[in-house]
Amino acid sequence: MNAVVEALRRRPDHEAGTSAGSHAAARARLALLGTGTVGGAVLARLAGWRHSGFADGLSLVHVANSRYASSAAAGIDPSSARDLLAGSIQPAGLDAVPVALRGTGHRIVIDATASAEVAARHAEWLEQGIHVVTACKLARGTALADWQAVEDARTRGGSRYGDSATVGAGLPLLRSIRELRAGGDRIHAIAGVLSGSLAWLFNHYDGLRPFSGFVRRARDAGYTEPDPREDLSGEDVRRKLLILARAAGVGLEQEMVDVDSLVPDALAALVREDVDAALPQLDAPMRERYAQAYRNGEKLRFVARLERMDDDGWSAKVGLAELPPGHPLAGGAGTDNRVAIWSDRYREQPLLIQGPGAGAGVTAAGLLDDVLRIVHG
Ligand SMILES: NC(=O)C1=CN([C@@H]2O[C@H](COP(=O)(O)OP(=O)(O)OC[C@H]3O[C@@H](n4cnc5c(N)ncnc54)[C@H](OP(=O)(O)O)[C@@H]3O)[C@@H](O)[C@H]2O)C=CC1
Ligand SMILES: N[C@@H](CC=O)C(=O)O
Repeated sequence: MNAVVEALRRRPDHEAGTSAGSHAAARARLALLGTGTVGGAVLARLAGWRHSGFADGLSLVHVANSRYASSAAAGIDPSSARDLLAGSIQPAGLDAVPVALRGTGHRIVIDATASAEVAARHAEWLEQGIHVVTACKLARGTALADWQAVEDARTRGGSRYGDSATVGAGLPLLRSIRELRAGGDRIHAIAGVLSGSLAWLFNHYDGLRPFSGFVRRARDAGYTEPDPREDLSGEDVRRKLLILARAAGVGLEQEMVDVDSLVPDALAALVREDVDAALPQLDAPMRERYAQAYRNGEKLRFVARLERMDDDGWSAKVGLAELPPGHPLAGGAGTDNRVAIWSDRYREQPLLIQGPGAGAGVTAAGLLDDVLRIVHG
């Protein structure tokens, strides 16, 4: 058996214990990477905590977007961090992150980017004892070797990896799966709507107005990835399913997930700047798909499924499904994710978890929940 798969079977992929107690009294220093939809909401939440006591013991010492950075050992006021960046002449550079975090006490990077370059640094930081809290799925939801690198690095570094915001935007999904496994349960299957933007799209699309207009609205509301093709192609859902599968002890490679994309080849081939103007390419195929489902009294839902097969292998699929209105995955509203988990314990009736699965506020809250879990053990 592959060593990674064997390791996955033996233990949950996320530390459950407390972090080093010697850091309890020192201030925890935070570096925030990304000040867009999610990062901006992290700053707003931190600023809102000023008189609440939640921010006691936390100090934001570094903030960066893709262009500029700003560091201050004495701390940065979250409410003026974006203005500070706008006036900064310090170029963004990831080597500056551990330098800015230097000192005693917890050091925590919050990754609110969609950047592969940043994700590629997670293992390095973890190995240095720097905790990483992330909304970005690229380190844990792509190649199994990268997932393994994160696991090995956090073990070697004695550091923690906060990934609650990567699936379900902070909903207690990964936590529930890990707690079931920690109690000796075995996961048999997971099925659900894992994309907040696609949930919103199929909760609103009426087959009359152009689908592309709804995509623009979902993007402007901050539900989609910076490039909405990541959502529409099913790639973002593939990553989430891989993260869930690995938390469930199933060492799937990316290629083992069968993904049915909604993006026509011509749209997939465009450079990002040209995508907006070409979104109407989605309209005719989606109108047809909707009309067919409507005629059959069905609802369109973008569903991910992971299932143990009779031979103990796993089947993993992601794509648009036509569901009868009473189907357990057809419910919900807005950006709701709705996920069913079958296990030894939940054999007949699955455990169901539902709630908003995208949006700046819930995602920022999920990130900062992870920060507080690290700081308070
Ligand atoms: N939106 C949502 O509802 C949810 C999002 N997520 C995840 O959150 C992440 C961020 O999404 P979102 O906020 O919507 O994206 P945005 O495009 O709004 O923001 C991304 C930010 O990352 C910055 N950035 C890019 N590269 C770097 C870099 N190398 N160093 C520092 N900063 C960098 C960008 O800088 P610049 O401003 O210069 O472009 C920008 O500020 C994604 O991984 C997404 O999957 C997870 C759950 C829900
Ligand atoms: N684009 C994602 C945001 C959260 O991960 C989604 O639509 O679910």
